[in-house]
Amino acid sequence: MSEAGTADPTRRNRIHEVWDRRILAERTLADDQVAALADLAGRVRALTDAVVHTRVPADEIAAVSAEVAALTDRLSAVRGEAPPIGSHDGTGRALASPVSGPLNPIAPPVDIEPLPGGGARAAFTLGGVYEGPPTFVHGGVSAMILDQLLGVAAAANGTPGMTATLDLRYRRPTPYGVRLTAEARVARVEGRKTWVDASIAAPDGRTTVEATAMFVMPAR
Ligand SMILES: CCCCCCCCCCCC(=O)SCCNC(=O)CCNC(=O)[C@H](O)C(C)(C)COP(=O)(O)OP(=O)(O)OC[C@H]1O[C@@H](n2cnc3c(N)ncnc32)[C@H](O)[C@@H]1OP(=O)(O)O
Repeated sequence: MSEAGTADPTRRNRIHEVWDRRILAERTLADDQVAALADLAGRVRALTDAVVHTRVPADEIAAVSAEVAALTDRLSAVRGEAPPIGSHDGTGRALASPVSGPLNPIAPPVDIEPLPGGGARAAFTLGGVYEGPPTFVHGGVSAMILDQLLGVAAAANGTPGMTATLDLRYRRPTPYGVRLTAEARVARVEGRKTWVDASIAAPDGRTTVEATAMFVMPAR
């Protein structure tokens, strides 16, 4: 890729096109792989839940640990250069997003729906895996979900960008084990900047966290 630094813009663009196609091909999975990996990711999420809640004796934990190590070796037999990219449902969502990627087991079970005209919403139930203060969701987890929700709303507005600022107001503790709802809406756009507001609500409808983010479409 050192040639990409060439002074000839046409040649540079051609090199980038070839490079982009190569990366895209390497990071695009077949449909049956996507389906199988989504299933696997769900099972690994369940495994993670079992790990943080188990009370089996140490020798049983060690035996499970050895089995998991063997499974890791099997999956690693053929590795890509980076996580998969692209979409299996036409929305362009990142399959391996750590916040809402169906193929990423560290992603909480959050499916974000873009809304026409610059919005997004999600309904989700978090488990004890995401506990911060006892019986409540970790504030960093709420922030992560809100960042993604806000970003999807900005994209749904046709003004996507990188998160430049993210302000959070934790009004009440967010409970886990219950159905939470979250919504985001674009507030305003100025040039390359888009401001978006969002909140998470508990089942009683009361807001637990509010957020405002400013997204900037990078100059380059
Ligand atoms: C369906 C699919 C969905 C897909 C939806 C996917 C959703 C993903 C959501 C998660 C997104 C992320 O996590 S993104 C990852 C976290 N964020 C980052 O890593 C961003 C790191 N920062 C950057 O890359 C850069 O600083 C940028 C892109 C933010 C700005 O760079 P730039 O393009 O060079 O901007 P620059 O010319 O300097 O500034 C443009 C204007 O913005 C202002 N500005 C720039 N940065 C800031 C800032 N941090 N705080 C305040 N203001 C700022 C400047 O003052 C200026 O204002 P004025 O003088 O014009 O008034």
